[in-house]
Amino acid sequence: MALLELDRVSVSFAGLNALTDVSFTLEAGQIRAIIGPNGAGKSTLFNAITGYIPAHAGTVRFAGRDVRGMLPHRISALGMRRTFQNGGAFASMTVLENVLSGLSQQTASSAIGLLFGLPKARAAERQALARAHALLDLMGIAALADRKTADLSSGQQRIVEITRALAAKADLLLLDEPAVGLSASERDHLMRVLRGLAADGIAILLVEHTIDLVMAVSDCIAVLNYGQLIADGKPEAIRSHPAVLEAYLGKH
Ligand SMILES: Nc1ncnc2c1ncn2[C@@H]1O[C@H](COP(=O)(O)OP(=O)(O)OP(=O)(O)O)[C@@H](O)[C@H]1O
Repeated sequence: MALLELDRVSVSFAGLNALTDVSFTLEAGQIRAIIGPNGAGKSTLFNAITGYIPAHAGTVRFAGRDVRGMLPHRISALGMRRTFQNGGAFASMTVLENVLSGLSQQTASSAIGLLFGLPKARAAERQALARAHALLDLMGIAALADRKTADLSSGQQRIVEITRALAAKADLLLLDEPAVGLSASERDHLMRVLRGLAADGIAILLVEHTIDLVMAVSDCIAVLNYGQLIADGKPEAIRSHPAVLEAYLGKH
């Protein structure tokens, strides 16, 4: 069974069909990119999957559950995390604090215990710190732990945001344009990070305009145009797909 399964998902805004009958699957450990021209429906698709807007028709199944109509925080608690186009890391916090804030959903219940110095709460706090440091290591930003996030390059801030999204347990990560503003070396680092996460079994859905990155990192690519899936396949097939060349790549 696929981790994520979309079956004829449709979304309309006041009569405009932003998505029409979009279907695809994503397995654990797979990286799937969603590409398409501006206004093709990529953000709408992310929002429909994560519960930020309702899909008007079709089904969205995640980890065997129908999540259509569920609130975003409920879907997120099932292990689906996302980042946003305009970045979501807290600029005034340190990198470590950002990652801990991603964990806070899981540790909030222990806050009162912590206040009263209860041993269980202290143990939970130690665990949270250990997990945050392990994640910083995994993402290659351990040396930045105590730096203020606002002082980092935009590429480093993107990695911090992804790390924060991973802090609570994630089986599926949705990344909205993670390579925006990244230098070539930061992009290479991001690619290695994404492949590493996939190798650990995390599924990744990626909206990205940087075609080189998409081609290099994706197992499969879905192409949207005017809200419809016009192609879906491996990078090499997408690169030479006539409808894609006409609708998207041909414009570059
Ligand atoms: N809240 C909304 N109300 C009305 N129309 C919307 C809304 N959100 C998106 N749309 C429309 O739905 C269509 C798809 O937009 P969407 O933002 O999903 O495209 P996109 O592929 O993410 O574009 P971009 O690459 O520019 O981010 C567009 O025609 C857009 O104008």
